[in-house]
Amino acid sequence: MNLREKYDIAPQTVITIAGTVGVGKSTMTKALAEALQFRTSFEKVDTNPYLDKFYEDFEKWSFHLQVYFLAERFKEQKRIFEYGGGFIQDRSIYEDTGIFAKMHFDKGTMSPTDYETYTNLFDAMVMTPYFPHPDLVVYLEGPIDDVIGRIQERGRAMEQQTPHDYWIEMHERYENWINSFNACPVLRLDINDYDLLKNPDAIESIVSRISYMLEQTKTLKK
Ligand SMILES: Nc1ncnc2c1ncn2[C@@H]1O[C@H](COP(=O)(O)OP(=O)(O)O)[C@@H](O)[C@H]1O
Ligand SMILES: Nc1ncnc2c1ncn2[C@H]1C[C@H](O)[C@@H](COP(=O)(O)O)O1
Repeated sequence: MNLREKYDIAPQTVITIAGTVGVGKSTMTKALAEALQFRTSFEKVDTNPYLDKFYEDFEKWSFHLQVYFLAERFKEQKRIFEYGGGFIQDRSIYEDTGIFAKMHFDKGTMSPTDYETYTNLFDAMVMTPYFPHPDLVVYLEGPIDDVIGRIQERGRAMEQQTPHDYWIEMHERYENWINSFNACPVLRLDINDYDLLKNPDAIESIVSRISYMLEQTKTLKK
């Protein structure tokens, strides 16, 4: 019996892992998908044609990158829908607009016209009754020093060259964003409460908390 059956999690469940860059979303996505025997939906970083350019020149490439991410995530959303769920998704579409696009607009590295075009596109595609929200967002959080340590350990060149202030501001924005997020239920996990690399068995207690949260949501909906 796998953990999905043991904890009675429906096979069509969609769980999205959210959190700032480097916090451990991809690691969690892999571990949860393996434990629940679900499919994965990852952000494609290596094949993204704008990401390196964006880190070199935010002003020039912000709009292109946001439109690219929006299209990619929308395609993934369609794939998840076509399979009828049973997915762990690495990062939500809500973070693109609520964190990244907004941060670059506020900092002046995305122009007001580009931001308006982007948010109109986002609203037309996502903020409709036809867009399926995940059953649960698992939000990973932890101290900024640990997060920066992980970004350094992972060693993506474009992220190493980015000033720490960028990650510090993003970390603050994430805290505010998650406190007002209400598109679906949220399970918050502190990254210092588990270590999937040293102790892969820690995934079972996380699955147990996910199951409890999904059960609570079902009860509330009745
Ligand atoms: N529990 C953990 N303890 C220590 N390091 C971790 C843990 N989980 C992930 N990492 C490391 O942190 C870095 C970023 O993790 P990753 O899953 O790629 O984050 P994200 O997808 O959120 O950007 C990677 O080097 C990964 O191996
Ligand atoms: N919407 C986005 N805008 C700008 N940058 C983004 C967006 N989504 C992801 N990114 C960047 C941040 C990281 O450098 C990589 C991958 O994110 P990660 O949190 O490591 O999975 O893409």
